[in-house]
Amino acid sequence: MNLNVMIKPPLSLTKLTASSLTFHCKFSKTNMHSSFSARARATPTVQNVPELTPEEMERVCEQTFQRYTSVSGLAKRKGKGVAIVWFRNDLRVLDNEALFRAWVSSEAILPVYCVDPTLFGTTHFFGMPKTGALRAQFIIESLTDLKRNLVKRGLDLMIQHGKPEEIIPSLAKAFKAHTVYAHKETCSEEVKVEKMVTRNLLEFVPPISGELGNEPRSTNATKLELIWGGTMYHIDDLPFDCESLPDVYTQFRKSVESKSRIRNCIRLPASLGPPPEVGEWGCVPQVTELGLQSEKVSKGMKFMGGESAALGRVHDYFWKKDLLKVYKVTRNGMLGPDYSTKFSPWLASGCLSPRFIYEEVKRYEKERQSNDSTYWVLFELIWRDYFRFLSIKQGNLLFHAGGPRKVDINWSQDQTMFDAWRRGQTGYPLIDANMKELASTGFMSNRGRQIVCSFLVRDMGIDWRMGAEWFETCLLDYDPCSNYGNWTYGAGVGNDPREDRYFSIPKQAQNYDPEGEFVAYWLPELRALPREKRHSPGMMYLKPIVALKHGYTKKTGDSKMAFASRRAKPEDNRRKGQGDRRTY
Ligand SMILES: Cc1cc2nc3c(=O)[nH]c(=O)nc-3n(C[C@H](O)[C@H](O)[C@H](O)COP(=O)(O)OP(=O)(O)OC[C@H]3O[C@@H](n4cnc5c(N)ncnc54)[C@H](O)[C@@H]3O)c2cc1C
Ligand SMILES: Nc1ncnc2c1ncn2[C@@H]1O[C@H](COP(=O)(O)OP(=O)(O)OP(=O)(O)O)[C@@H](O)[C@H]1O
Repeated sequence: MNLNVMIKPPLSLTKLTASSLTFHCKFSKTNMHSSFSARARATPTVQNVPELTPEEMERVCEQTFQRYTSVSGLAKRKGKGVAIVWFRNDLRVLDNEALFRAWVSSEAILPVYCVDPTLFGTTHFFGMPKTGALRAQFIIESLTDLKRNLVKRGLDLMIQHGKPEEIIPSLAKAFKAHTVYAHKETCSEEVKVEKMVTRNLLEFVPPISGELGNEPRSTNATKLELIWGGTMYHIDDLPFDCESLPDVYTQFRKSVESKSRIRNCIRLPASLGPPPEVGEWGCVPQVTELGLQSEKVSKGMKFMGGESAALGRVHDYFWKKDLLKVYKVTRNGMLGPDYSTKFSPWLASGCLSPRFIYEEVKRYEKERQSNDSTYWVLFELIWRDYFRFLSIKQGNLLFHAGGPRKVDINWSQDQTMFDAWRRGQTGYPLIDANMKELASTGFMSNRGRQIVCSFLVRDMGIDWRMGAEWFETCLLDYDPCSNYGNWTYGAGVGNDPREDRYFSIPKQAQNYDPEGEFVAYWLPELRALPREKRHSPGMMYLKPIVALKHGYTKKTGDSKMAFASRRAKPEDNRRKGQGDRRTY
């Protein structure tokens, strides 16, 4: 059933972008967790990610490309004619198999990116902006960088505005391309586009002179070759078909770790040219050309889009700051660039290959040290792979209210409550600070994402898809598989059959922001309070919008964290048939 007909997109949502939101809103458990960036604590200014000068970034990028340039003789170009590379979420040169296959099979490559208006429309159920201004800006920077890196290799990037299913076939016809190479996607919106491109390529077959009429037209058609390339483990190397993917992550992980191996990165020759003769390559668009208002990050992390920045961040985090060796103890932090890798925005747009990260981890283990932390980055990347493969198994159930398990929960779609969550005005500093960070920077820590997800679905009882769609709008690292996969887990409708993951705000605050530095950073009005009061500010802050479903657990033990004093009436969370509850 298509719920679109039942739920009208609320007007306020269709109009509200992250920028207007910022405007409207103006009114470790261990020591490692609290030892977040001293700079972030001291100055509410912008922190660039990566924190490298342009010269350093250029140098790192060149050195990395040199290491990954194929030695002569390894790869031979033996094709004829023109091949098109249709760039999608693979905005990189390094370890790009589509680019490599196009080079091998042709005399000239035409690299193309389509600025697809569908990506700047609205989300499926609740009509929120599908791509917010900050992610649009990140993509624009990524395209600028890709163009530059292709030019360095004797090519260029053609940028066309319109639907790929129209542009790609007409370019194939104009350039008489024999093949279009692109990376395979897995969710239905993207797969639909792949099917339309294939169909339209068939329709554009020029008539063959003397054709008898009974020859299959497809013999002459440009082929669309879809290549798998976004995961660490290649789909063809899995020890099972995606349809029989284990329902439990640990089983998946143990199985691939013991039975599959990770392929080497693809090495490309130094020069990929020449391109075919092109009259007009087209320009990288401005945010405003995409129907969005330009937004500037004025506080928190500012991520720079593009492959060069991605390689720069790997260098910065692994080699310059030497943080890989402590990743496992810092990864649950919330403030500043350095508690975790921050690779996700570049992974989601394909500026960074997970196989390259794997090879860098192995190099680090050889040259510096190998420990639980170095392994744990790979452990997390296997989660990412898992959600990608699960999206094939689950299909559109991933996006449905009942999720893959088809759980029947009568969710609320209360707009006022949802707006309070989205704007960071719930009265709970930990929620509000995280939501403000998301709207202002396009990023939120994994810890924060789990907490705000639990609060929305379990304390507010709101439809998890509203939260997932708001994340879809705002996140720089938005990826349908990881986003909807994690939300279905958080909402208790995912594969994870046994657990009802409730995140207790007092407990999370105490464990992950014990000094209240994170909340004071995003809610400066709390900084004047004593540290132990910042998570329970009382009258000087907004009144909590709902009572917590399971307020306070004995284990956290501090009566100063009591939230109950001014809270609203307990919310009927409308949940039926939950599994075991675990409080985090
Ligand atoms: C409700 C919710 C929504 C999320 N939506 C997205 C999303 O749209 N896109 C996205 O990339 N991640 C998503 N995540 C996963 C995770 O929060 C981010 O990948 C992580 O915070 C990115 O920061 P990092 O690169 O510093 O991660 P690190 O801790 O440094 O981890 C390294 C890499 O491992 C992968 N990874 C880590 N945790 C997860 C995870 N739980 N699921 C999948 N991959 C993971 C990411 O690629 C990440 O870059 C979501 C998590 C939750 C709870
Ligand atoms: N990449 C993506 N990002 C966000 N949502 C996606 C993506 N790919 C698919 N979806 C969502 O998948 C869902 C598909 O909805 P649904 O299962 O109702 O399918 P349909 O094609 O609309 O109709 P039906 O399958 O019932 O014929 C929609 O919510 C759609 O937006």
